Amino acid sequence: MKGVLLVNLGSPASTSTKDVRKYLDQFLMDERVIDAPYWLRALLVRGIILNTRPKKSAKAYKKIWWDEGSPLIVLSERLHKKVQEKTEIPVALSMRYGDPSMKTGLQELHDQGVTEVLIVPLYPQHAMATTDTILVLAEQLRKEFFPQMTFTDIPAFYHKKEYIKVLAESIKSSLEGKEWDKILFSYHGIPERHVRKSDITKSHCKPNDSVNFECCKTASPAHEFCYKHQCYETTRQVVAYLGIEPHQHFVSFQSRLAGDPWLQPYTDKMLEKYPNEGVKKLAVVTPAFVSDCLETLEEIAMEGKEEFLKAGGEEFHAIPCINDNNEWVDVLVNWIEA
Ligand SMILES: C=CC1=C(C)c2cc3[nH]c(cc4nc(cc5[nH]c(cc1n2)c(C)c5CCC(=O)O)C(CCC(=O)O)=C4C)c(C)c3C=C
Ligand SMILES: [Fe+2]
Ligand SMILES: [Fe+2]
Repeated sequence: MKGVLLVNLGSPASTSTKDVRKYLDQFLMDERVIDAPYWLRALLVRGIILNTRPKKSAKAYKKIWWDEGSPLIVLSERLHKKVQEKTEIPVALSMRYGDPSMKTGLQELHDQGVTEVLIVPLYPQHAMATTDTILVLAEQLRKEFFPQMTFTDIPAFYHKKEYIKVLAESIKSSLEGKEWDKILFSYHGIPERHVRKSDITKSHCKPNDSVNFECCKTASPAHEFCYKHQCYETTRQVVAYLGIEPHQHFVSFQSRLAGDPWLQPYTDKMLEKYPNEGVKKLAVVTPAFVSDCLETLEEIAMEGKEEFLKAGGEEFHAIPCINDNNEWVDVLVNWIEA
């Protein structure tokens, strides 16, 4: 029997520093997130980052936490419920980090008699820190606990017409009646090195070309796994759908961690400089995220807005993610039942 495992990133169990540390430890010790040898990763994460970051992140989580819990989890649960209501195929929800774990989700499906699992990573663009790590863990769990199961997956859907339509329409309705000079497409950043590592041709991707991004425009088999190309392609298709002119939009990357160079330009730098360039009314959309989360609700809608207004901006519109939008539910159900 067929079943579906929806997988999102996950959140801490609560906003306590202890729970945030536990979550960040699992997240950042993943070799596809911080891709250093184990000894160096442990030194960086447990010896340095986890000394200060959990307290700072816990404070940020407190600003966005809902009565029902983490926005990312609550919104994923709402999406899950709506999808399940529209299909007879058993659907389980799980998180790559924290709870409900992928093992719990697979166990739930197993208990319902599911043997063929369709894994749906809830990430529009492919990255080793997102899609890859889900598929690798799924395979480990299959070998160890569910050897009778077989897995298939829905690859990155950054360019799928039906997804683009849902995203574009959600931007349109969110900006209805609002004035804006520019739309910033702010994607979660990744280290440039991750782009090079995911390049199956080993020579195509030039992650540090943030001006012309020629590689992203030149057809290559590398694009199947190139996060940078996929971010630009999602943007290209959305602006084409909405009829937005080149001077009315821009792509940038947010949420970088200190250390190696990450994909540029950085969102916070753009927010600081836009008002001086005459961009006074800004809309920001965050298409690397399907569900609103810390990075959209705090980093963009709170911190980003404050930075922009402080720099002389006048209006700031943070566009919600597609979350549990009914059209998105229909698209997922169609993919699942295909
Ligand atoms: C090396 C570090 C990180 C990489 C690489 C990375 C990639 C990446 N992450 C997301 C989606 C989300 N990340 C979120 C939070 C978050 N991300 C990192 C680090 C890396 N992410 C950290 C340390 C945190 C925790 C918060 C903090 O301390 O600032 C979230 C939000 C989770 C929530 O609970 O709301 C999401 C979602 C993507 C899509 C991605 C690569 C493309
Ligand atoms: Fe992240
Ligand atoms: Fe590229």
